[in-house]
Amino acid sequence: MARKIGSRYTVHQVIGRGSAGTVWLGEGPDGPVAVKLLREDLASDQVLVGRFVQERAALTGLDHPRVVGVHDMVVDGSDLALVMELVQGSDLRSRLEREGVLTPQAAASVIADVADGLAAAHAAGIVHRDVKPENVLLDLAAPAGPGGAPRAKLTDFGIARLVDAPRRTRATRIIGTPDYLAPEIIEGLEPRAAVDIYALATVLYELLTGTTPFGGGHTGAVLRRHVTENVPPVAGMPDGLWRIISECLAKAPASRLRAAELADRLRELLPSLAGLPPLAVPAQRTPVEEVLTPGEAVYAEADTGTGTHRRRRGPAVPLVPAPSPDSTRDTHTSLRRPSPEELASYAAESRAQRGAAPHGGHRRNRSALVRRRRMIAVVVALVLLLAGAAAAYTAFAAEVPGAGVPVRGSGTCASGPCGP
Ligand SMILES: Nc1ncnc2c1ncn2[C@@H]1O[C@H](COP(=O)(O)OP(=O)(O)OP(=O)(O)O)[C@@H](O)[C@H]1O
Repeated sequence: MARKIGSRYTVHQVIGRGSAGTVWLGEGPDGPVAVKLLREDLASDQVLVGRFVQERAALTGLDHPRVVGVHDMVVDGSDLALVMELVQGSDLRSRLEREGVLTPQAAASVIADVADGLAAAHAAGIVHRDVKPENVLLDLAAPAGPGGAPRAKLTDFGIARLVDAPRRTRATRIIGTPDYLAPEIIEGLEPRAAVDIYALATVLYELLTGTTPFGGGHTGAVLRRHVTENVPPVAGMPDGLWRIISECLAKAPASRLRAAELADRLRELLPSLAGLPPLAVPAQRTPVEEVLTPGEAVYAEADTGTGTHRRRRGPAVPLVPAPSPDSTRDTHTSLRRPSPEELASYAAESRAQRGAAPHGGHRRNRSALVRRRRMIAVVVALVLLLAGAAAAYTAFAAEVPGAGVPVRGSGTCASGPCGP
């Protein structure tokens, strides 16, 4: 079904779908293009439309081989569209889902490409704010890089901020995807270039191990780990890569590498990584309902910070009309910022989750159902343990008169007088 977008573009077929809209294969005056049509509720937000026009120059002006070019931005009736360079290939998330992990050399090469793109953006004063495998496209039409690694391009520049900022209060909202959020964002500081480096190092860790270093479980628990925990070491990780990951996941933004430094350091390492096999990570059973077939779209959703973050998959469907046209709805890139008390209260769950996951991390393609069942099992085990302890204590107290123990700090006894 062909459809006109503005006066210059026609779209034919859906090629992917994200939380902000649907990506179509289209045709423009200069040839094939990818057109991202924003959700209807976003397109009808007048503040967003204003911002869209305002950001046009910055987004269309970013011209770099490692960045997916934005050729045009169209406002046409109820349509709000970004016209992009068409990349022949798949996104990095799909590749990861298919292969589990990449070889160290392929992972380093892909991340060096993305770091090049980020360096250009940062030099132009643009912070991406949503670096993650979904936003890295692999250009299979380009000659392969070192060790046969596909060439990578970063996409969705500024989109997270574009679709969220007009309707959100910066003090209470976080823009980004939980597993990749730098600690300073969670703490409420203004996001600068270093947040993209933190997210990119998280992607590197994920390409090597199949898990993100701080992901898993309740969104609040994930946010808390970013702020308080150190990245768990990984057996078999090449030293050079481990040093880079540790530096780029530093809690202090100023301690992280700059994008150009990161690209250089990774490229220096490439020869030493040649021929190394992927890290041996525990086998992962892919739940039946999560198997991807070619042509399926991958998209993510999360709630407002009080629930789980999960990925959903399904056949790509045209977004006409957009589902749930509700202008107050959260996208996966917008989360409520938790209070310090809330962050602290997520600690218990965080520990339980990390104890259960390989590398202490989170394999993102594990189903939400499995995680929920595990949590229920932990809670049931704790209740049974407490019930058992209470029963044993009652029996002991009944047999031994005066066996009550003082309640700490109260000066009274748990079961009657404390004795002489
Ligand atoms: N320029 C492009 N060329 C070719 N395919 C693209 C292009 N941009 C996006 N796609 C395809 O469309 C899919 C959806 O992209 P989109 O940017 O809407 O969502 P996402 O980044 O996967 O998720 P989200 O927006 O929720 O973060 C991508 O996974 C990719 O397969």
